Amino acid sequence: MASSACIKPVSNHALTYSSSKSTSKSSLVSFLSTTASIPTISLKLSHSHSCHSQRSFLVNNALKTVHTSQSSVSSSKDLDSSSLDSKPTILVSEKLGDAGLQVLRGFGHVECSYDLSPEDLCSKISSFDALIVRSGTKVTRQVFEAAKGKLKVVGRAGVGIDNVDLQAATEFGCLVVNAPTANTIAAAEHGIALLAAMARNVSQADASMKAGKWQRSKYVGVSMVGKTLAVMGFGKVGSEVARRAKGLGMNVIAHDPYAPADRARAVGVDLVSFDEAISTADFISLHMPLTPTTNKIFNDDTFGKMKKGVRIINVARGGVIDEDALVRALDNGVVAQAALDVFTEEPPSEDSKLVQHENVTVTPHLGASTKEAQEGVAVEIAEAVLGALKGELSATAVNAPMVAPEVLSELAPYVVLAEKLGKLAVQLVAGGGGVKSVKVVYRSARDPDDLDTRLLRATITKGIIEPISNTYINLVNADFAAKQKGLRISEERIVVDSSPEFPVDTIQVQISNVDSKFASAISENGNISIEGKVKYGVPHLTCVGSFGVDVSLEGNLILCRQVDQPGMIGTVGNILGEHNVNVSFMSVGRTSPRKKAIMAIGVDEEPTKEALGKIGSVPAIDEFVFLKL
Ligand SMILES: NC(=O)C1=CN([C@@H]2O[C@H](COP(=O)(O)OP(=O)(O)OC[C@H]3O[C@@H](n4cnc5c(N)ncnc54)[C@H](O)[C@@H]3O)[C@@H](O)[C@H]2O)C=CC1
Ligand SMILES: O=C(O)C(=O)COP(=O)(O)O
Repeated sequence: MASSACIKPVSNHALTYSSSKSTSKSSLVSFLSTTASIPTISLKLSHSHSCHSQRSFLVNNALKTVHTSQSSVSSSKDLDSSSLDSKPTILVSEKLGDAGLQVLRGFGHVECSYDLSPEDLCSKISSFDALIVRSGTKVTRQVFEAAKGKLKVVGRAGVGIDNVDLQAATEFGCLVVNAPTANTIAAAEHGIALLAAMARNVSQADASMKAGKWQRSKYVGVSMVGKTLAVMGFGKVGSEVARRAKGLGMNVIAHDPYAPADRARAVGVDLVSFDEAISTADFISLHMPLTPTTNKIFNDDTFGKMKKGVRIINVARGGVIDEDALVRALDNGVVAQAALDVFTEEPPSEDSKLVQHENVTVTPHLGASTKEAQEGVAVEIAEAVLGALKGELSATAVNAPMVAPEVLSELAPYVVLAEKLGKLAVQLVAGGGGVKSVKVVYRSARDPDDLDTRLLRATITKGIIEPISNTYINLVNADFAAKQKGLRISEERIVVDSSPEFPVDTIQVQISNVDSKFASAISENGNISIEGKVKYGVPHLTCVGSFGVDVSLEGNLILCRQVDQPGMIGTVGNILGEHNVNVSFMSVGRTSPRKKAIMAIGVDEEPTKEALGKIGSVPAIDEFVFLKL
């Protein structure tokens, strides 16, 4: 339904009884659900006209929130849950830099328990609100199950999250955050160190000398200058490796299906196909994540396409290489040398043919292990975890939609509006559980490419799903829970002629194929339909069914449909006053004078049954509903 279809109050009938609704500003942040389990989304574009909204900020407790008021003393011993106050509990299962630990200890109880067995981790995890890991801890489905809903956030102090079962985390509503930037340079430097060490046989020559030998002719190396290096995965680490390799006089090419061409151009690197990269390179350096697509992407087949005598560096993940195939390629001379920091299984077995191979240089996953990187990563992850525990959305979430901070700050007030509209819409459904199809219509002056609605959609989904779910719902698992319930959410964006300064003009939520507790909420198309906008930082309900209203979405709401006649506002206001219910806002929308009207009344307190009964028995009131925001 376009806003023009919404019948606005003929005269500006809205009565504002109190509550100067000022903006509440909080730290914002985050992103949403990029992982699996996203309900089908369809986007349609159309055009219409509408008015504009005001911009402000939100307070968003999108995740489970843990409150804390004092700082705490750290503990390296097991936490005794019986002696804990309400401060959050944080388990650090791998070595974390002191600066990060200090940040954590300023907020919660911290237990550092390194080298836990999987069983030990499972047995203690239900005492913790947060878990911080590096690459050595496998955060499996069993861990989330054992957490019994207590675990709110897993912080990965580094980049790769292949050791965390993201699907399980999402299903359990547990946010996963990482520290994606602080170890980039360390990993790139390690890649270059391995490249140079391998080319000049540094580790082999070192071992030989320590064994009392002096083998100058055995360890003649190869030069790097003028050689072609293929960087596989041109992300943060890959591009830093490329920059450095160019400094060594290498000819650098890269393969990355998702990297923007201008990023490669800025470094002076050509992006080429996978086959071209591996077939023309003298050195191949791996910098892609381990995913189902990249798993064993270097195998007998792909080694077969490489130039004979190629040299391979891997500081990404062991799993991207089929290690048995690499041994074969080393043995048959296709691969002259390999330098590996990462392995499919870590640590690899002592008799690993790869580790023992004389043409292989190995390090025990040291890419991120510089003092600088470890301090940086520790602080980065500590702050991300604390933010999540405080209920803020996170800018480094992995299993929730990622929205750039500047976009997020702009969308913040609309996120509050979106959640309230979702909550309201579902309360209007008679019966509750039968919601199968929801449509969200955004009116905006922005070009559709310039409006990222993932956060809004997930927030509306949360608002709708939460009241009809018996499990804990947050922005992390809202999409998953919706899909489980067979709820289909579609979106439509309507371009309107208003100020593009504001990302969204109005948001409308429609629920189809359901009956409503408040028949007037059904619009002409047969759907429950409510619409809202942000005014001066405050979310407002602006349309119910076909009736225009204007009431701030704070506190609770009573909607009444009545005959439009004098005295109605006073009658209902008196009933509420008699029962000590404070009215914060009141607005009337009508089809035309003296016909049907809707009264939307914001109330601070929940009226008693008796008060509601009295409202219902006012003769001119046809129907009413009390809604909790
Ligand atoms: N050895 C160590 O201690 C460290 C290892 N790493 C690993 O290095 C890798 C890269 O890390 P970042 O650069 O920070 O991540 P990133 O996310 O910035 O870059 C990864 C790049 O790989 C690309 N990619 C994805 N699939 C690909 C495919 N099939 N083929 C080619 N490229 C593909 C992505 O588009 C992205 O540009 C990750 O696996 C990470 O876990 C990172 C830091 C330290
Ligand atoms: O950040 C990454 O992806 C790494 O591989 C670093 O791993 P680590 O934290 O040193 O166990």
